[in-house]
Amino acid sequence: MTERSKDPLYNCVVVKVGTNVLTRPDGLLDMTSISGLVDQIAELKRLGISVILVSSGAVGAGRSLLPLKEQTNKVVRRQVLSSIGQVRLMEIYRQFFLNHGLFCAQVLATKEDFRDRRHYLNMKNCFLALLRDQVVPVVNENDVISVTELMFTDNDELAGLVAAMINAEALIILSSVDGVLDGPPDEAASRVIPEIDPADPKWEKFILPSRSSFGRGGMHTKFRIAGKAAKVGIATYIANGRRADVLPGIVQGENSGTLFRPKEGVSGFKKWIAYNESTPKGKVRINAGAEEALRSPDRVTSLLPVGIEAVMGTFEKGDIIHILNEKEEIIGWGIAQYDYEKARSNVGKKGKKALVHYDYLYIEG
Ligand SMILES: Nc1ncnc2c1ncn2[C@@H]1O[C@H](COP(=O)(O)OP(=O)(O)O)[C@@H](O)[C@H]1O
Ligand SMILES: N[C@@H](CCC(=O)OP(=O)(O)O)C(=O)O
Repeated sequence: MTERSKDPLYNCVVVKVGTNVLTRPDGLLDMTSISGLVDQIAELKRLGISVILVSSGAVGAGRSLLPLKEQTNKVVRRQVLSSIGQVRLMEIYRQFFLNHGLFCAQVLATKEDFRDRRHYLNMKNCFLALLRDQVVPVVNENDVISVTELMFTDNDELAGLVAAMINAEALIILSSVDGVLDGPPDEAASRVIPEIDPADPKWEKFILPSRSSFGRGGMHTKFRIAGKAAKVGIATYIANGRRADVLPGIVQGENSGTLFRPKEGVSGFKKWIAYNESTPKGKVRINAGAEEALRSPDRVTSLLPVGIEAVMGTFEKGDIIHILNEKEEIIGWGIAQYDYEKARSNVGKKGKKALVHYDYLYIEG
């Protein structure tokens, strides 16, 4: 175990806790686990760290209050259990945080709130005000509104969006496992992978489709979210939420889980653009050579007209445009430096100004 550093590594972290950490095997709330989590967050606050908690568990809390008939419509069941359970969950958090002299706040979000610029800024401003007042925001998906295509894959995705929104230095995903294992979770020989380079595709093979009993996203979602956050400069951990002192350990340099190593020197704007795919005003299709250049982890590459094959839609300077490869798959997006007419006239030409500058460009994967 590494020596715990005296000063914490981070000043601002987002902690996400999954259903299986907050509930017992029978699906009811695990008060001991919740209390221990709040104690650890209170310890982070004592270390001077701003903390936002993204907490699942509303459905589990509702299940303990209103056992609905199994044949209830799945969507309605989730809405009813979550809307009843969220009240109970926040009641518990309020009391446990108050025991430490801390206030917590409730923030419910939908995917649309990260697309709509006004919603985004309202939510961000509220988070910053709450953190300034030493309040712990407790965030969850608004399950009443978020149904089917409006849903996040799970709260891992919501946590990644919140971390980028507030420019957090670290995202800590607490799960029912010790970290990303180098083999099947149910095999004794499987070991925690201590550090992952998100740019290295070799780790994908360790991710199995299995999920914990009440988890929604599974490790695939966690792996994707953690890799994306690390690529935009957010140190991202996957660790066991039931491990005593897991949070103080991580922020003081004693990581018991898996660290997705963050990319250095990523600007706040690049974080923003990475999570703001939004609805593009236009698209460009690029050739294989341009795709290879943009995907190269070792080069700083802007999107040059020489690699563009086609310009679609009408966009103005400053609009977000999607970047498609030859198979018309979205490989990234960015801010156009000039409008679609100039872009069209430059297609395939050398020596022309970049359509999307590297600083305003995000490439997936
Ligand atoms: N390589 C792996 N390492 C660890 N867990 C894995 C791996 N591949 C698949 N899993 C599964 O991912 C699950 C954790 O994801 P999930 O079910 O979403 O939990 P949570 O409730 O924390 O969101 C583990 O319970 C495990 O079954
Ligand atoms: N809004 C839901 C979140 C569901 C969810 O994302 O669960 P998990 O995959 O365990 O983090 C709830 O509170 O139950």
